Amino acid sequence: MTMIDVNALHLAFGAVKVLNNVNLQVQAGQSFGLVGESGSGKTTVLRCLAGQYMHWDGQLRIGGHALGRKLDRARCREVQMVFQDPYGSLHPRHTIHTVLAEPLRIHGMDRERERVESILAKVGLNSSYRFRYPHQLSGGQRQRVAIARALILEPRVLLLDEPTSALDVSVQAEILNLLADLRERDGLTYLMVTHDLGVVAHLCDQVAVMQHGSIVETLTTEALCNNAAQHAYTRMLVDSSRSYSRDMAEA
Ligand SMILES: Nc1ncnc2c1ncn2[C@@H]1O[C@H](COP(=O)(O)OP(=O)(O)OP(=O)(O)O)[C@@H](O)[C@H]1O
Repeated sequence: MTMIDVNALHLAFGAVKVLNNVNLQVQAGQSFGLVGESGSGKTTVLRCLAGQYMHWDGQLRIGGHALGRKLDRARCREVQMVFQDPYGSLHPRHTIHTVLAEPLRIHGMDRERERVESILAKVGLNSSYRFRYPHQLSGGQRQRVAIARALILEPRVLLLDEPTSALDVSVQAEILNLLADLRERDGLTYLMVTHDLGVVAHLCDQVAVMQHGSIVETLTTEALCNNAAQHAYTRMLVDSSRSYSRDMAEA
């Protein structure tokens, strides 16, 4: 079953075309990576799906339902986004309990304390974290809270915008493993923006490569890792990532 269907998506800001005929399909339970140079439009695709822009053209579907341009409650229950910077995305004067309970209140969901404790456990934090503030957490713990907040309404789809790039290298793998476990346990579908082909290799089944607002190539992660990319730009990305890893190993 196709869970995310982006069909002929176009978006411009004034005269500047940011997305030009973007097409991608993600099957239920799959993890799909979006890579490409800075400014190529990756985050903008996620923002259209998350309901943050209203002036796009094309068709967007989640779980077979066509998305309107306005964000409604039904979409929040179906799709949530996790941002790159967990500190910026958590209110500094709200406790973790308040952060996690807010969506439940908005959506009139019961058993607040039980749901908050259970989602914290799911992301590997014990219930004492409910009473802490974001500045009392490490970067990795903050990102766990951001993931918990995205999951508390039990969506089927997570849109992940560089979910580990603001984190210390030592905790990046922890968060990637957590995301992999959550997907497997709950059958979640991921669409993930990253600039890191290592992250793609670790977490994604398929990957689309964007350049100048369009997808230039879609391929399986296996093909990417086996050097089977066709498009010159994809090959360049793979080569530069390999030489970067080599330089790091030699340094
Ligand atoms: N609200 C906006 N108004 C005008 N231009 C915008 C707006 N949001 C994004 N853009 C432009 O759209 C283009 C695509 O941005 P986007 O953030 O999607 O790129 P990206 O591929 O995610 O890049 P990065 O990897 O650096 O995050 C950029 O040129 C950006 O300047």
